[in-house]
Parts: sequence; structure tokens; C-alpha cells
Amino acid sequence: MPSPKARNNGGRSGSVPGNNGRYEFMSLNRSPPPHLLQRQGSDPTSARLRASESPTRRRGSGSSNASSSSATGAQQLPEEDCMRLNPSFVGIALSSLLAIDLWLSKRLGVCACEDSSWGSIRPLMKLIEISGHGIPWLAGVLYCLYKSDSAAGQEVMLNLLMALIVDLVLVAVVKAVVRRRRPSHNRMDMFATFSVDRYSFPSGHATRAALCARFLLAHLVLAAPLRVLVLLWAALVGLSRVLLGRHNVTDVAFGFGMGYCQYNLVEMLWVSPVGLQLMMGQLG
Ligand SMILES: CC(C)=CCC/C(C)=C/COP(=O)(O)O
Repeated sequence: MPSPKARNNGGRSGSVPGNNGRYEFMSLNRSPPPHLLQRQGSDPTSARLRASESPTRRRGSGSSNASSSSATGAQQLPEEDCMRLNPSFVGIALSSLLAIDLWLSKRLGVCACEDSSWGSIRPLMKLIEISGHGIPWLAGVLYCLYKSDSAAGQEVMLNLLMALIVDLVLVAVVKAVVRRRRPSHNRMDMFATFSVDRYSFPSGHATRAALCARFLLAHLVLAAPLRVLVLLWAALVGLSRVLLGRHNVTDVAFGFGMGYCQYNLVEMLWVSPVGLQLMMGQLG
């Protein structure tokens, strides 16, 4: 018996049961003979035939199919009956990334509860979580703004307050749009959360950590060790989100990127001392 490739002029080949039950070699690029066509069922052969009839292949070989179907009188399966066995490369890549994300996040959720493998460090991670929470930052900035007796200090604190508010609003909008559930292993015992905080993407702590770290490094004169400490704190906040099981790795990664970019927005919307006096005058 000639090899499948020789019989089919180099086209893709496969073996299908003929009407006498014997397997026949045929090209999957041509429409199968009528007795082989059947409605969608569990038969893998018919599924594979439909694979060769996939829309992209049909579009590419439409003329040959049309001529072959008219020649053999074979019925063209309607598109909705064809299984899409050729998802796009991007779809496959995104699905793979999501699977890796969920698997890695599950593996890294080592202190999601007290009896997890690293449950003993959960209190420390909760402390880091609080250090990145919106409420302590808002309260701290308002206190510094109130206690500041220099125009420069007030200018910096007012713009940091505006940055925190912009961050909260943008994160809330993205969370509300994406509505990604938090990891299944998360135990939601975070304090002072609001409606959208039940969603996972992006991590509000990560956006705030990146935004505040960039802001402090740009507007405070800090010695080198303190600058390293600020970066270490931001990294630990992001890491704690995954270790506590609050977020997937992609939630935190995107949060860091979003917070970093949010600082550019704060620089564009920077309130100068003149603008500050005008604002204070209007408030006064
Ligand atoms: C209520 C205020 C002022 C801030 C909410 C802070 C918070 C709970 C954010 C959620 O962070 P993750 O998205 O990282 O869990």
C-alpha cells in the first residue's frame, strides 16, 4: 500500500474508516466522501474531519473544497458544527500564562492561614500588609500636612495626598471592570475593605507601594540606606500579597507597573505653591 503522503500529493493525511470498515488513507485537505460526513458526535474521526474543515483551512482551500464537494456532492458541514481545534497562538499563550499564574500563586501562598507551611510568619506578613494599607497612608499624610509649617512641606504632602486618592480611584475602577476573584486559598480577614476590594486584579497594595516608593525617592532627601529600605519595603508589600494568598502573581506584577505609571500622572497633575494658595484661598 503506498504511503499516505505519496497518495495525497503532500497534503495532510489521516486514516478514516471506509464504508467497508477498512481504513482508507485520504487527504484531510479535500472534502470527505458523503458516507463519511456525519453530524457532530462523539466519534473522534468525525471530529478530526471537521478539524480539516476548520474555517481557516476552508478559506484557504475554498475553491478546491467547492470543486471537490460539487464533484462528490459532499455536504459542507455548517461552521457551527466544526470544532475549533486550532485556537490562536495568543489564546494558547494567555491560557498557559494564566495556568502558570494560578499554579505559582497557589505554591507561594505559604502563609494563607495559620496552619499553612509558613503559617508562623503570617503575623509579620499581616504587619507588612497594614503598612501598605490605604488608611494608614491617608491618615499619616493628613497628619504631616497638618503639622507641616513650610510651604514646600505642605506642597509635597498635598500632592502625596492627591496621589493616594488618584490611586484608590483608579484601582477601584480597574477592579470593578476586571472583577477577577481572589485566590481560592485566600482567607479574607483584611481590615477596612470596601466593595471592590473583594476583587483581586490589580493589587491595591502593590500599586500604592510602587507609587509611594517612587514619590518618596523623588521628593524626600534620603540617605542611600534609607532609599534601599524604601525599595525593600515596596518589594515586601508586593511579596506579602502573594504569600498571604490575597493575590495572584500577575495581580501584584500589574499593580507594581500601574503604581509606577501612576506617579507620572501625579507629576503631570502636580499642584504648585501658587496653585496651593489659590486652593487654600478658595477653601478658606
Ligand atoms: C479603604 C481604603 C482607604 C483603602 C482600601 C485599602 C485596601 C483594602 C485595598 C485592597 O488592597 P489589595 O487589592 O492589595 O488587597
